[in-house]
Amino acid sequence: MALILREEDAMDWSYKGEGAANLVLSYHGSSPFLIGKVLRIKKVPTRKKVPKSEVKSANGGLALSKNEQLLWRDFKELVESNSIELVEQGYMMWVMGPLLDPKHVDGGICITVSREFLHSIKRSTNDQRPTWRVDAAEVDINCDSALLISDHSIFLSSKGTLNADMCFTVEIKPKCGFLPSSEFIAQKNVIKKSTTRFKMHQLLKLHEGEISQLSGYDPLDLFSGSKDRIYQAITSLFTTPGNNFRVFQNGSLIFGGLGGGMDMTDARSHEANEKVEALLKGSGLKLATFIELIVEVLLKSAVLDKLLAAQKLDLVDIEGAIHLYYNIISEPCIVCKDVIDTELMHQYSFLHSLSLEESLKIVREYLIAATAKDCSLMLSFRHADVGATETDSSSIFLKSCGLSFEYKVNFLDLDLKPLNKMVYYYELDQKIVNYYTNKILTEESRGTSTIGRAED
Ligand SMILES: O=P(O)(O)O[C@@H]1[C@@H](OP(=O)(O)O)[C@H](OP(=O)(O)O)[C@H](O)[C@H](OP(=O)(O)O)[C@H]1OP(=O)(O)O
Ligand SMILES: Nc1ncnc2c1ncn2[C@@H]1O[C@H](COP(=O)(O)OP(=O)(O)OP(=O)(O)O)[C@@H](O)[C@H]1O
Ligand SMILES: [Zn+2]
Repeated sequence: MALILREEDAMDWSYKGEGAANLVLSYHGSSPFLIGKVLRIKKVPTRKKVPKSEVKSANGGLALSKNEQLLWRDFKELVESNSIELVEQGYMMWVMGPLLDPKHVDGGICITVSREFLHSIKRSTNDQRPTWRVDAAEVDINCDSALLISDHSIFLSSKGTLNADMCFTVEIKPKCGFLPSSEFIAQKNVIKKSTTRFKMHQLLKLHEGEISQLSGYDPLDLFSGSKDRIYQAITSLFTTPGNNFRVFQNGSLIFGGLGGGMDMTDARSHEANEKVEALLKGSGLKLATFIELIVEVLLKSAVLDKLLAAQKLDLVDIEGAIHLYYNIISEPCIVCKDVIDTELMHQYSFLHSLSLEESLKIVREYLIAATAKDCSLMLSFRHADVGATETDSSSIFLKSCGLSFEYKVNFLDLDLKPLNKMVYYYELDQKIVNYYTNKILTEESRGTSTIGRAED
């Protein structure tokens, strides 16, 4: 019999976390099927900041817009889905899974949720959600379904019950790990080829009050493949976690911001570091050894190599892809309308002369890369000597402390990005690079440079 969550089931679910688009709940009831699961429910923006997924009307009840159906036509499962949850599940399984290794991708299952269940969840979670997240978006009570996924921050026993042994999980949102080299990047934006998008975006976020401190984390370190640089990246994430890093103990958050919290000042993260250190003691680990364990697992599992390859499907950068978007929607290109530079115009004309087939391929890969630049990784560990290992986990021996660990690695948030977000991507990209360039020029002319201080 199909599972339906009704109003009376809401009390078994509690707030676990959230991002911009989804609210995640963990299960505390007694149903053997639901133990060890989280429920991922869609939210709707309370005010329209970025485009929602394209309109569902006029598509014969299908979840993708006409243009998206064209874009994803090779993936029948996506095109024929009639709910956005099914599209997202299909996208994780059929598009992202093969690129990132299905072993690390959990598509979950789609289950029916009643409107009363969603109303009840909306009421019961409001107090626990960060205020800025409540102001930005709310549970979408018009959804009929939600995704049921394994809780990747815990281990289950071989009988499928919760395991009482201590386990730790780190969640990393790596963001874009390479510098673009596209020939379509305008000369005025050439800084994009030598400064990470993450670093430039931090400055804009600080300016707009989204964060109160620059992050010292450098995605190029994390993706470098070098043990020392990955170690440095994780150390920086411990110092300035922002919304890029969290630690859980037995599924409960012990370090980092709840709900994708952007902020955590140095002082608080210092206190939190000590708290993590104290909690780790019980497992015989020091913070430095814990970081070493994270590094070893990242290297051994090779997940970052696969993630980087998926991110690099963005070959032409948004400055190239935006023109192909207009080829697909068959509308006049808003970028070309303002170009006066003849050489640039020549390059853009070339893009507009590409066939629909070529345009679809490039935009499709751009959107896949966008997913890969925004997803997160969950790495969970426990001592290997505690009993039967889970089927999807592996083990690692850490020489420096002489201990063996069981670990598992999972990708989170491999959502499909809507096609109509392309214009927003272009505008945000230009805003980030313009702000950064102007800031550098101003500081250079004053002879003062504060940029990059967090990294010093
Ligand atoms: O554009 P970015 O790089 O700021 O990424 C957005 C994220 O911001 P971040 O910089 O990681 O704090 C943003 O995260 P936050 O809300 O800032 O935690 C979302 O992940 C957003 O994706 P979506 O709207 O949920 O599909 C992300 O949008 P996409 O660009 O991935 O579509
Ligand atoms: N399968 C899972 N197991 C354990 N925790 C999870 C799981 N899925 C999500 N979470 C927790 O819930 C949080 C929000 O989930 P998720 O990243 O999927 O939301 P989102 O709205 O799609 O994010 P974004 O802002 O990147 O779009 C995660 O940061 C993580 O802490
Ligand atoms: Zn154009």
